[in-house]
Amino acid sequence: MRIGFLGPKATFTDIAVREMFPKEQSVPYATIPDCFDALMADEIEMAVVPLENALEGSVNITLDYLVHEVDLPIIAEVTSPVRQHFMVHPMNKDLWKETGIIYSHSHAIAQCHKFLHRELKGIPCENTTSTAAAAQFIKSNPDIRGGAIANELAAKEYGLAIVREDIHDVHYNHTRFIVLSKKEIPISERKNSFKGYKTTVMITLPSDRAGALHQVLSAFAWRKLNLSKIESRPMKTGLGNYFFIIDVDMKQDDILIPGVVAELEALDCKVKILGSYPYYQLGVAEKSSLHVNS
Ligand SMILES: O=C(O)C(=O)C[C@]1(C(=O)O)C=C[C@@H](O)C=C1
Repeated sequence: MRIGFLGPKATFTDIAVREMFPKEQSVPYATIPDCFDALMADEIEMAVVPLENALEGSVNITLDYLVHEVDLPIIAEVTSPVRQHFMVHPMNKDLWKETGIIYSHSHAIAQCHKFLHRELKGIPCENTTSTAAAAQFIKSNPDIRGGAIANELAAKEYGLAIVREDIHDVHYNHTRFIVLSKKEIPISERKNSFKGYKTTVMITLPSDRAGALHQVLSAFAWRKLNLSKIESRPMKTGLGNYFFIIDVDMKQDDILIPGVVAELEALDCKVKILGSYPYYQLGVAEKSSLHVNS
């Protein structure tokens, strides 16, 4: 089976794929939309993309694609620890404090704000499509005296020197990745990291009705359904129009979730189930278990 992921090699998404699906063929794509497109075009059978970081919040491009651009169900979720390191070309190792520009994914830069403020104050940061893309760029451009924020696997893959380890602001740094597929593929690997089931529901409220959100939440509350996430995003149809993404802590059943959907539809809400899927928590930091594939 071919699994597309946000590449290049050695992104955090790649690490999640290697740990979850060690025997499958993985295919890197340069951007998150490229992963969605490849899945739609049947170039791959599954796609793995980041959805949310514990420090930085949602990856909006993933949410927006899921809701506005494609009709692809979530078939699993994987949460993985995230350790960020600062790395430079080995030629510039001793001069790293003179770094003139820092590259990384916007989420990674934001996760390391305190380190950057303390140790590389005022140095400009430039966003790349992923952390590994930043490492790859530094590898091919030693002359610009740049640095990258990325993981240990990326330092090995692209031959960079880590000059500061664990530069993320808060120790508990994890990212949630989602697995998408057109087919119902049973996820059999990593049984010991299985944590339970979730159902993700997208809800659009009827416009301008007082108490509508309260009514939506009540439909879950009186059925004693636990919600692990609620988030609003713009509908892109005009200022003030939002939809909600709600994660319910249970597998889709024949009674409770259909009951919620029917109740919300009766209240003139639009409801779409984005997936009902198992979720996994990978606990092993990249340091201990991963090696670089060439
Ligand atoms: O750039 C990567 O390595 C990714 O896999 C993307 C991503 C993200 O989108 O949040 C994933 C985990 C980290 O939080 C930083 C970046």
